[in-house]
Amino acid sequence: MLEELKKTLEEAPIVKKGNYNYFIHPVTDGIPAVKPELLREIADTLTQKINFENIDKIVAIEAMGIHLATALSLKTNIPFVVIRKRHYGLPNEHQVHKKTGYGESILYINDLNKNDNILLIDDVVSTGGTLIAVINALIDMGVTVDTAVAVIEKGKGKKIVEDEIGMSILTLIKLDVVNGHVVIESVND
Ligand SMILES: O=P(O)(O)OC[C@H]1O[C@H](OP(=O)(O)OP(=O)(O)O)[C@H](O)[C@@H]1O
Ligand code: HPA
Repeated sequence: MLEELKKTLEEAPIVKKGNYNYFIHPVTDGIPAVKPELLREIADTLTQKINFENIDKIVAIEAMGIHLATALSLKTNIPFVVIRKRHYGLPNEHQVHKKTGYGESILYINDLNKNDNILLIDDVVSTGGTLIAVINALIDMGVTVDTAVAVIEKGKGKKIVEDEIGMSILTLIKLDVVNGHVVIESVND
């Protein structure tokens, strides 16, 4: 399993965002097109590794957690909610400031309540800025993050989040960008 993920990552072009080496990939950008077999192998691998029994909601981080949450929701029948970049001003909306290696933005959490038991999913963890900010905000709200997933682990991101938050992050593939190319370091299939 995960052959398509590995192959497409090895072919991913790199562009510079300032000093940041940004890989462009179907899972992280929707470019090139997401082949159904790629999404399927990711969803199949995740459903084998995760115990969904007590999960109330799947929580996706906009934008590139959404297709992953959709695939998991269809497999598990668990609803998903999106942490959006848009402010709605609804009661009980929570605001999170997040930073990546190339930018920063505000995210808005809605429709999550104290004691909800959730699976959080995003496409990639790189500097860890996004997951640290979002998980801390969810914990402050009294939400239980049962499982946190970033399909792709780039550089030291997973360890940074784990050291900071004290919970493990499930990733399926670890890579780095070396001399302008993606190098796969390990696969968790
Ligand atoms: O570990 P980090 O350094 O925080 O990087 C990971 C985050 O960066 C990307 O989000 P981005 O803000 O680019 O938004 P997008 O999902 O809309 O592409 C990606 O989807 C992750 O959420
Ligand atoms: O290098 C990257 N590529 C795609 N998405 C990302 N999000 C953080 N880093 C990256």
